[in-house]
Amino acid sequence: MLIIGIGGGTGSGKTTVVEQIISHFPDGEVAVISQDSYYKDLSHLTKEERTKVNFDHPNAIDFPLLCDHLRELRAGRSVLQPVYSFVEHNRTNETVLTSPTQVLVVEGILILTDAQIRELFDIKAFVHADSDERLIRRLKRDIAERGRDLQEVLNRYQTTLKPMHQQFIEPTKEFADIIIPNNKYNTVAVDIVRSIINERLS
Ligand SMILES: Nc1ncnc2c1ncn2[C@@H]1O[C@H](COP(=O)(O)OP(=O)(O)O)[C@@H](O)[C@H]1O
Ligand SMILES: Nc1ccn([C@@H]2O[C@H](COP(=O)(O)O)[C@@H](O)[C@H]2O)c(=O)n1
Repeated sequence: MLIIGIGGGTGSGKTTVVEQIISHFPDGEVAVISQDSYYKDLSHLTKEERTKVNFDHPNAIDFPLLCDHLRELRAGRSVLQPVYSFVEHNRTNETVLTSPTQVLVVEGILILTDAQIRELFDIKAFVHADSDERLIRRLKRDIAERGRDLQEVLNRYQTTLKPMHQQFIEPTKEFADIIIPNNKYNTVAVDIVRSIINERLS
């Protein structure tokens, strides 16, 4: 199994780039795991308390569970991946059966911050987009898809997203084997990553 870790700030286009990378692989040969599925279970907090949590700090992620699942998949065993709700700010009671595949892509803002997780990656990439572009994309997406309003996104951006990006996410660029520029759609960079994957698989 080849495991590819893809980091980068919120709105940089990680999910979009991953979809482009895997689009040419046959179904069943590739699986994607999002770090978002591994936000810690916050059932002990009220919904109001959960809205105040800093979701851009590494402590918000259940890295031991993610690490365990990646090791299980690498060993050829299936795992039950948690399912996350951005509306409830919490893990749901559902899980998704994820089976080992030839290629596994793991993406998330903080995915390159954890040394044990980094060691499991055969290839590490960082998707870069400028902060103004990321904020615009995040605003549009969170209002359209994650049940947020303008005020909430802007407030979260100023209080947590921006400082956490500078402190934890941007520095992980140094761990990347390849940086994918994504201020605009970049088919060349996506093709390069695809050929690296094909080369490693052959
Ligand atoms: N290169 C791009 N140019 C314009 N919009 C983009 C680009 N890449 C992604 N987007 C859009 O920006 C939003 C956030 O992208 P997404 O892939 O979800 O980012 P991330 O997973 O890094 O948070 C989505 O609505 C997506 O369609
Ligand atoms: N309940 C939550 C949990 C996380 N977030 C934000 O999601 C961002 C990470 O997801 P991307 O798809 O954008 O990479 C992160 O910046 C968190 O602030 C949230 O808004 N609510």
